[in-house]
Amino acid sequence: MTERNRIGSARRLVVKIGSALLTNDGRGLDVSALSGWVDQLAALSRQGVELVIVSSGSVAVGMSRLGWKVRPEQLHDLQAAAAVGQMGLVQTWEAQFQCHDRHTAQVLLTHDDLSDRKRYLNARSTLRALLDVGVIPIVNENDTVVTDEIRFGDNDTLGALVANLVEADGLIILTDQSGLYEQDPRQNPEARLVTECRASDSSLDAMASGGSGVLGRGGMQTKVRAARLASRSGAFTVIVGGRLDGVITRLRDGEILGTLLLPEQERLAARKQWLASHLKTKGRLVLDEGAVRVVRQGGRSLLPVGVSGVQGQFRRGEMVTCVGPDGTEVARGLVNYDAVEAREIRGCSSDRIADVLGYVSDEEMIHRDNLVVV
Ligand SMILES: Nc1ncnc2c1ncn2[C@@H]1O[C@H](COP(=O)(O)OP(=O)(O)O)[C@@H](O)[C@H]1O
Ligand SMILES: N[C@@H](CCC(=O)OP(=O)(O)O)C(=O)O
Repeated sequence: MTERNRIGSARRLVVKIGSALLTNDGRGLDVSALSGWVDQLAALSRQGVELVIVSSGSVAVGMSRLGWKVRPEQLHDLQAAAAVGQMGLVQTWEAQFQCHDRHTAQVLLTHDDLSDRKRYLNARSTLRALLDVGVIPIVNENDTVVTDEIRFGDNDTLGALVANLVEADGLIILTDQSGLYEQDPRQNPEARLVTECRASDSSLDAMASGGSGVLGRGGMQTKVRAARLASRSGAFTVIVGGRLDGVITRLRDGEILGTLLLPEQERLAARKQWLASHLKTKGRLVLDEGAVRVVRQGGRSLLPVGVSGVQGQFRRGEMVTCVGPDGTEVARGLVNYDAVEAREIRGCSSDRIADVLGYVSDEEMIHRDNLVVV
């Protein structure tokens, strides 16, 4: 598989769209551009690709609605503009996706939501629940409540954190340039486009050192940083020109557009490492000797039949510790059943789950992709 095929085979994508693009360089919300992206995104959604959109533009749209020509400096003015603009943004996303019979949901996040463990897990469960029912979340920073210190400062970072949160395969950043150039193309129109690179490559920092456009906040620096953050959960990042005709569809078809920034590690390994370090464990599953052997060998799922005890409280999707009969930790993983269900099906063969619970969510207690041997 060539690296570009990753884009076509991705099943879950976060798409981040910057202010300059969404507002046609500040002239007000560009409904026709937005409808062009929605046509392409709705087609992906029909193919079963799960999508989260991180949409900037609340401040820029608000400024244009209020007739403000210059970005205000005062925080409360910025927040007022954001409150006005966010209405226009979500109304437009909703109306455009409705033309394709797709539901959207507004999700506003702050830095606190992602650094506080409980809120992090809540945001994660909500986004997963929305994706499970085929809704397309439209995410932005909650600009009206954040203060200077806790602002993400830019939606590139937010896009990467959301990619981590939903464990996306990739992050697509649509911007006003065709991708990352070796130098800021506004300063050097001869600069060459970087088509592919490891996100960790330190030479990217010097290339991205130019500032941002008038409306954007991060420039390329925050996009490179976002690619590095996204790569921690194994996601690739594409930085690409949002004004290119049919850009998302063409990327999916394998056309070499924009800049592809790749994670260092294979997705599964990176994701497992990230899971182990980011999610606090909630409860414990006690495994019998046979299950301990199977799990230690690696590459196998944990089935309910190998679980002899369930300790503590946890919900489906949370991280639990797996211990052997003597209490030694063997592995950690995201459990497919909550604690009450797990108690009922422990020791059962998978074909009996339906008899015991009346339904089957999954055959495994923990799927091998979600199991990290320690
Ligand atoms: N090496 C580079 N390659 C491409 N663009 C760069 C580079 N360095 C700085 N830039 C600037 O970054 C801008 C895009 O960032 P930004 O204005 O924050 O956009 P967005 O609103 O899409 O986040 C470009 O318009 C460009 O002037
Ligand atoms: N939350 C802000 C984000 C601003 C921002 O990051 O803009 P950009 O650099 O264009 O993605 C807004 O919606 O205006």
